[in-house]
Amino acid sequence: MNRQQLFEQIRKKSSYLCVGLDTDLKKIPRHLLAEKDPVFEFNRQIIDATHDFAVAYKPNIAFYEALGPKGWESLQKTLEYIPADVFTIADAKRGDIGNTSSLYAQAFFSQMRFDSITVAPYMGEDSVKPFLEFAGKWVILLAHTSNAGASDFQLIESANGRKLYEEVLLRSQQWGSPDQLMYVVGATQADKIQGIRALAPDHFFLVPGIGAQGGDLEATSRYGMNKQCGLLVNSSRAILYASGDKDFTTRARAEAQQVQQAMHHLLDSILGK
Ligand SMILES: O=C(O)c1cc(=O)[nH]c(=O)n1[C@@H]1O[C@H](COP(=O)(O)O)[C@@H](O)[C@H]1O
Repeated sequence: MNRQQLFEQIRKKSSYLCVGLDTDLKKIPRHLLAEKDPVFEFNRQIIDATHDFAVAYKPNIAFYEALGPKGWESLQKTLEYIPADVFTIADAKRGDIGNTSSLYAQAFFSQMRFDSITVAPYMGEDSVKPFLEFAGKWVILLAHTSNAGASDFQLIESANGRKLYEEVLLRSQQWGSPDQLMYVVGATQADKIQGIRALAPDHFFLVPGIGAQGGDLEATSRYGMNKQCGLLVNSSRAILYASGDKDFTTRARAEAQQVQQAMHHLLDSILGK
């Protein structure tokens, strides 16, 4: 899916919601454990319940890897089940020396056919570029993350006065265009998003951290949106585990709809109808 098509989906659904598929066997409703593939069954029902309101799904690979070969199978089935007009993100946070990154890219883009993958920038250009060589695919580079530890390294200032995450944003724009490169910016970093948008005016940002991490959707949207929206805001636990019982799809749908309605108002008020 290209940038224009993504924006068209956002306009069509009046939503820039990404539902994070962080599917945890310890948290899904007990009755699903009797299924042959409880992880896929949970994801299938969550996708059915939320796809009207979501423009992206983001399976966090750790939740699948942790289950061994069965987990990879559930992931593949989930990916195949996601409707074709919804953007898919492999949240794998990969990155290694060039030849290894090429194989990670092959795994997620050729074998599994995700639209995009999250990548850590800290091994530099040659670790990121192999992911950018796949036509029509996207790299989502960690810029300023949502967690408390984000300040350990990302805020360190170099001699030129730029913080490390600012350096990542500026340098990496020489590696790939806004048609293939997005950035992760935590919703808990709403105070910095205006400055981040000034450094990367045209790129899409993947914004995790609303819901369970308490990030601010309104501020993130007001200061982070560009004229193509430019935001995919993720919520995982708040939607997936709105209920741990038989009504989990109804509750997940209601939660996703509530976020979508807030997004609808924000899109209208910031971008106009
Ligand atoms: O790359 C990510 O998606 C990510 C980056 C970041 O800075 N913070 C962050 O929480 N995430 C992911 O976003 C999801 C957030 O989940 P919830 O807090 O349950 O909504 C998890 O899958 C995290 O791994």
